[in-house]
Amino acid sequence: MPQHIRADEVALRDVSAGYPRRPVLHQLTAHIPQSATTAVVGPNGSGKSTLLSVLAEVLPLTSGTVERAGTGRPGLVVQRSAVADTLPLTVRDTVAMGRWALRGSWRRLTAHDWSVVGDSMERLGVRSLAGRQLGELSGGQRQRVLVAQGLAQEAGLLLLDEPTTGLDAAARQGIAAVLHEISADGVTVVQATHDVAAALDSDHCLLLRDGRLVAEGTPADVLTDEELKRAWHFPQPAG
Ligand SMILES: Nc1ncnc2c1ncn2[C@@H]1O[C@H](COP(=O)(O)OP(=O)(O)OP(=O)(O)O)[C@@H](O)[C@H]1O
Repeated sequence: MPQHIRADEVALRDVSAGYPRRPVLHQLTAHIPQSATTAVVGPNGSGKSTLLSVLAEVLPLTSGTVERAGTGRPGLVVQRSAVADTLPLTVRDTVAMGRWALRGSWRRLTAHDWSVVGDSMERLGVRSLAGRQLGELSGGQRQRVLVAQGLAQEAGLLLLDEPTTGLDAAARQGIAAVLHEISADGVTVVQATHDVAAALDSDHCLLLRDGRLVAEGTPADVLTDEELKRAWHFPQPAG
């Protein structure tokens, strides 16, 4: 690993990736800063979730390189729609699944694991919901539980797919505040989002279009009216 890559800083060079007979990312070169929040923005189908899968090391590259000095599996928090409402899981079980990712689901969780689960629920304000079924929560509560599950993984690189989509401003700000707190603690946070307000609140921003990087930098520099129009092919409100 090159010396200049810091722990959980990520450098993508000429990355191409996709699915069988469906190339999605094309020669993408980008930088994800360590201990900061990065928003990945772009229209539907531009490749945001595919990029998260590449960063999560669950989708192989067809060419290019991804360099990350950090060890341990990246943490991945998927969209809430991917979690079946019918599963008989409590909030505590759901957050504890973040520890199984580390221990293996056949191992008993230790007192330390349960303490991390409790802290993660506390941080997202869902500890009082610990015994409730996931399927009976509101959308905003469920999103917070899933972010708590990501936190419980104690990963140096935390990847979140649309963590604030569909949430009201207060819930969105609550999640944004936690993401900033954990990045200040040293976690590198990447979120794919359609939420321009959430993206503007990030430290760094990647704008994708048709699987290519069209802009990278501070959100204020990247999310200009001109870039948004270019990415979406038509005028887009930036508020
Ligand atoms: N498992 C898959 N198999 C085949 N093609 C896929 C798969 N997942 C996504 N795609 C395709 O890859 C392209 C990029 O999808 P991706 O989900 O990465 O985009 P996105 O920017 O996250 O979109 P959205 O904003 O709608 O969530 C799309 O054309 C999509 O149809």
